Amino acid sequence: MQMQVRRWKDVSRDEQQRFLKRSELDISNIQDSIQDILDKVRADGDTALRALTNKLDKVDLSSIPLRITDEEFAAAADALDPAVKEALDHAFDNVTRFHKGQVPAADTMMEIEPGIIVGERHTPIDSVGLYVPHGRGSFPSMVYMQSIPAKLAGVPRIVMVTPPGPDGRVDPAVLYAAAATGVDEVYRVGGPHAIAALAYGTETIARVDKIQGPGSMYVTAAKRLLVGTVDIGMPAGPSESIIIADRHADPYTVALDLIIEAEHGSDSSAILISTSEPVAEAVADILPDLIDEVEEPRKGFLQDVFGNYGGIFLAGDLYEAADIVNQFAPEHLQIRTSEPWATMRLIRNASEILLGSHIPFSIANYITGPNAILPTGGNARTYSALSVRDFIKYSSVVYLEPSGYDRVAGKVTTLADYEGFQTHAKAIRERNRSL
Ligand SMILES: NC(=O)c1ccc[n+]([C@@H]2O[C@H](COP(=O)([O-])OP(=O)(O)OC[C@H]3O[C@@H](n4cnc5c(N)ncnc54)[C@H](O)[C@@H]3O)[C@@H](O)[C@H]2O)c1
Ligand SMILES: N[C@H](CO)Cc1c[nH]c[nH+]1
Ligand SMILES: [Zn+2]
Repeated sequence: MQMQVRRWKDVSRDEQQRFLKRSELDISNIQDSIQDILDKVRADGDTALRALTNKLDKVDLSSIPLRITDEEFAAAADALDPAVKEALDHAFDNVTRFHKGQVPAADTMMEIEPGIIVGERHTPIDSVGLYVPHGRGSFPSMVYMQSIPAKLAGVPRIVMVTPPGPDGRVDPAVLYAAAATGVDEVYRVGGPHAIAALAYGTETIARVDKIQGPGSMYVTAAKRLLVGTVDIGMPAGPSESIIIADRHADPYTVALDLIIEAEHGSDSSAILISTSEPVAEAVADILPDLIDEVEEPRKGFLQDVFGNYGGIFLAGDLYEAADIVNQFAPEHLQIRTSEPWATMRLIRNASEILLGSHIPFSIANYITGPNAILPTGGNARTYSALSVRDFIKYSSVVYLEPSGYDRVAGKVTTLADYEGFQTHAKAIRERNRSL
């Protein structure tokens, strides 16, 4: 396949919009079929989960329990390659240490004026459902990226759902990660039907208060349709990446990194923005051979991405490059310029910013500590990487001494009278009479 290098400013407005929207465009086309799936699970519970798993995952669960048993957890730990266990344990360690820094200190309280004590009390969400994808990849990393912050937040009930493999089993590394990091319940069901089960509850799966986790466009569409029924958490859809490269960047490693996130699926996007024509052209020359070396089905995904939501663009300078990034608000951003820390100051919208030439997206995906579950589809404009904060909520707390009451009571009757709220004012006037 031939790669084209184009100046971003020469790309038509319509085409720019297509790149900026990426696979968000596809999600809107599947809403009706996903609503149908949600309705079936709501009406028929476990029976619908089994039928839909049969239809969409081609797995017969008629004689297999939906919940993973203790024996399966034990067998998974025994079966797992020690090198994989060691790599996972290394990742758990960094991810735990990074996320410990996000655990709020003791509740904050202050005397905002004499006799008035105010503050915030934080409490964990009672129950959360973690979605761990399994379709175009197996994702033990997506277990610990969710379970570690949930556990650190103190969530009492952590539920996980994930699609079963063809024999009905769940990937052993996924089960090892779940057991090691404190997941309480694991169910072998995935896709939009699993999201519906977490939202509505079934005979086997009790509903949860909040759903987290990344997923395909089917999972993303299901979550969106359930707004109002359950908290759907941070929007983490199909993976996407941008690399900014100047004339100092090494084209070979830029090309290697550019295809990393594209191998997740045809709905991913991968974009290079370079201020150097020679670097951009060299990457364009290298890419076709690199793509050719990849095995199917991922080769097909890469070809689709670079024919669809991926590309190589030239920017006049780093300001224009940063402007394109800020409009796109990518999930992953890598900065390959001579002064990456300075270039970073131009960036406002990116879920994750990787600096320099030694941090391919894959390293941050697994092991450095910060969370790899990240807002996609332009949501980096307002959302942040998954964190302990996503599993906590805050209650405001107020305590008044009599002296504090006396300081503000009159002001409040004035404001309540002005707004026309009679009982608001009466509670104070009557209290004053009886005190
Ligand atoms: N944003 C992030 O932080 C992040 C992190 C990791 C992965 N991801 C993304 O998550 C996604 C994972 O996707 P995946 O496919 O591997 O796993 P998935 O589990 O999200 O989706 C596969 C499931 O979808 C269901 N499904 C398949 N075809 C369907 C159809 N036609 N209608 C309804 N349901 C259907 C099936 O149940 C299947 O098990 C990728 O796009 C990846 O890029 C994002
Ligand atoms: N790139 C994904 C987030 O978009 C995370 C991941 C896990 N495994 C491989 N990649
Ligand atoms: Zn990845």
